[in-house]
Amino acid sequence: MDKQTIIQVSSISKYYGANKAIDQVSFQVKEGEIFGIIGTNAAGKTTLLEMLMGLRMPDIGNIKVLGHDTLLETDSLKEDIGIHLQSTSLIDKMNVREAMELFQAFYKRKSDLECIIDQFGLAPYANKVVKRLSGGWRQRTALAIALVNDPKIIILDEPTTGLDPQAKKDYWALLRQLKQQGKTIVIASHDMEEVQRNCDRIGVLRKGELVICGKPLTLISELPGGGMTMEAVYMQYAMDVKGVLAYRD
Ligand SMILES: Nc1ncnc2c1ncn2[C@@H]1O[C@H](COP(=O)(O)OP(=O)(O)OP(=O)(O)O)[C@@H](O)[C@H]1O
Repeated sequence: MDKQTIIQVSSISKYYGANKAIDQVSFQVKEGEIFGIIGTNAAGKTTLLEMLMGLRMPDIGNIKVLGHDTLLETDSLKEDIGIHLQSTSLIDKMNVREAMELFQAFYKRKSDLECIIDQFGLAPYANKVVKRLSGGWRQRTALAIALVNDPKIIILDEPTTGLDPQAKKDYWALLRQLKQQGKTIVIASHDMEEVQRNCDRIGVLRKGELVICGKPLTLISELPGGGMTMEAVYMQYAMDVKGVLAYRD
């Protein structure tokens, strides 16, 4: 594992009974990258992210996050990772500041909550009940909660699904700011345009296999038969057609 590698995934597989949800996946994420994961429904994105977070364990293979083996060192892993809840129902009845304080209580390392509230433009909403906020502000609150332990890595599972175009743009602007502050971000998304524009590298999952991985423009320019967009990359590799097994670093 070289110095820049912050996440090292080595030949992991995960079964749910007889269903192989993740099939011998290997890749690395470098410090400060935004790494995107795309794939159809049921391709295994959530399962993979949950394993990166230490919430599920691979049946085969191993994952190292900041040098810690997720199987053996779950506690130190939790301190370094910011988790974005897919549903905010747990915090719906609290106000924004209360929800941030509640989650912060679980961690040893603590961020300055007022700084996050300021950076995220949440000040006017800090005393409002999360349930009453628009979808965009609820997702912003979920992202703010992911930062309460000043994590090095933030793992996000389709956070912009269902947001309107402006809210999506604003959300990605925040992610770019976090990248500039040195955070590493791993994000699953169904929006090809946003991953093409914002991710440093992208991995494509198909039926649990990592079919290809590389920089968006490299993946596009190396498409067999040509293509101009991430959409075409998705059609080539994520769909259930015969693809090419390849890894572009
Ligand atoms: N807790 C679980 N128990 C049993 N099977 C599961 C469980 N979670 C996921 N699966 C199965 O594992 C496979 C991968 O699911 P997963 O949710 O990881 O995919 P996904 O790419 O995140 O899908 P989506 O885009 O719909 O969220 C699917 O076949 C799914 O039915």
